[in-house]
Amino acid sequence: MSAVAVKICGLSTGPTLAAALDAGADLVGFVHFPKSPRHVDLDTARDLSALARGRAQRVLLLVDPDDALLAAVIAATDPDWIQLHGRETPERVAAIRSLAGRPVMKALGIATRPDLAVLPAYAAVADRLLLDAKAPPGAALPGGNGHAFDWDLLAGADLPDATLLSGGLTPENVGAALARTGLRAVDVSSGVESSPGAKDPHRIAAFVAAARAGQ
Ligand SMILES: O=C(O)c1ccccc1NCC(=O)[C@H](O)[C@H](O)COP(=O)(O)O
Repeated sequence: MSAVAVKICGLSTGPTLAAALDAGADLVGFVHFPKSPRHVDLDTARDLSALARGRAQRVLLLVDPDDALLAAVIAATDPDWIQLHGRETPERVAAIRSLAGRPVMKALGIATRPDLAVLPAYAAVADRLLLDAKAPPGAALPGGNGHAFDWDLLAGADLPDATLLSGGLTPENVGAALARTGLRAVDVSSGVESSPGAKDPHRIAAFVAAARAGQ
């Protein structure tokens, strides 16, 4: 059985990035979205990306980026992955992947079983899918809200290899989430924070350990 892959998202400082790397995170995510409490400007993203190079896969998270923003982010940070967390269509995901010249992870919001209907169209164009809780109506952020979706919605679904489970995960529930879904990759943000945007090194270490404990 493959090892559980862990992505810690929304890292915004050197010490908390170091905590994720030291804990053995496979992927580290940097959010470039000014409305987010985890937003990092391009200078900070460049520095953090350089610190993580060669130690974990670096993921730059964008929301409905235009071509100019995409080019600027890539020039500054040279990420291993682009994560798209907006309303990008499959066609736009394919175009961004081509422009970026690197793999793309597409986040999809899940609240009910019909939300799974779009998966094949996105799986055809993205290198990896990330299943997150759908943001509540009126939410300021499309992700990073600390809400879980009903994992049992995934029962019997034909999910691509390496699909990440996300949304409301914590050190306390990640073991159950993996067992219930059968997925082998997880992503977390709020669940390893002490307050919005403030990552807690102890919870990061606890999350990575808990995700790997059952394997
Ligand atoms: O984290 C953010 O602030 C954010 C802002 C805008 C778009 C996406 C964002 N986060 C996306 C992530 O990958 C989170 O890790 C994912 O939504 C899970 O978040 P959480 O439920 O808080 O663990």
